[in-house]
Amino acid sequence: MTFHIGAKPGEIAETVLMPGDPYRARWAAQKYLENPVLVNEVRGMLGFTGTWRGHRVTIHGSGMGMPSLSIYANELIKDYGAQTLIRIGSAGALQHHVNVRDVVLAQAASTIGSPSRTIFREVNFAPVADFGLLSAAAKVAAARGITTHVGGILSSDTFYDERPDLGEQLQRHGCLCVEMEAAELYTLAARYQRRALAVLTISDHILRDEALPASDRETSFGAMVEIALEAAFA
Ligand SMILES: O=P(O)(O)O[C@H]1O[C@H](CO)[C@@H](O)[C@H]1O
Ligand SMILES: O=c1cc[nH]c(=O)[nH]1
Repeated sequence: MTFHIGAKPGEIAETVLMPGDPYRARWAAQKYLENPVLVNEVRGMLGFTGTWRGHRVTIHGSGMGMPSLSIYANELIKDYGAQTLIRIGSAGALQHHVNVRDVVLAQAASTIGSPSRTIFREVNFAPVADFGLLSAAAKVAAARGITTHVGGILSSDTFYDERPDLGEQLQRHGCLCVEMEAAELYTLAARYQRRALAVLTISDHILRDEALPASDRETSFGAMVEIALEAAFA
């Protein structure tokens, strides 16, 4: 047990999928894992461990935002020995050619505000995905015919943005979408020599008035879960 995770030693798998939404964790565990067992529910942050095609997998919520993800990812890595961490999240599209329900594989994640930001002082550290996971995920998505974009994203520390100019500048520089966790996940993975990737489904459009309801964000993003699982064990 750790400060925020009630799992006993050995109850967390080396491969962990991390949605922000704990109910998406429950849905994905029930849909994709064999014999999913609830291993954490401290503060309502649900985590399940089961098997997928014979491989042990944990699906554990991260909560919203980098401070929350940082707590869970730190404990999963340092206390439970997680080796491969794949975020399965929703995101808002920042480009016209990126559409609702498309999948984005986050090659790099720009941010102005991760919890790790201060340790780098004057350096602008570039948080990047594990190349093996990224290339495996791209191959899986292509083989399945899933509309997928690979590139840079923005990990924002706010959902209600008072700086629309930031999104505009990132859009000018080809940034595909905005979410709120990947940059810190990539930075922690770099620090502890783990593998990390963010596989995202577009849930809404920043440039157009389009958005999916919460029920869809909770239970209809199966393609990204399948990409994450296949890439983890490729
Ligand atoms: O759907 P999840 O994985 O939570 O991801 C996105 O949704 C939340 C905001 O609504 C933030 O956590 C953002 O990153
Ligand atoms: O952070 C997020 C996540 C989904 N959609 C957004 O617009 N922002």
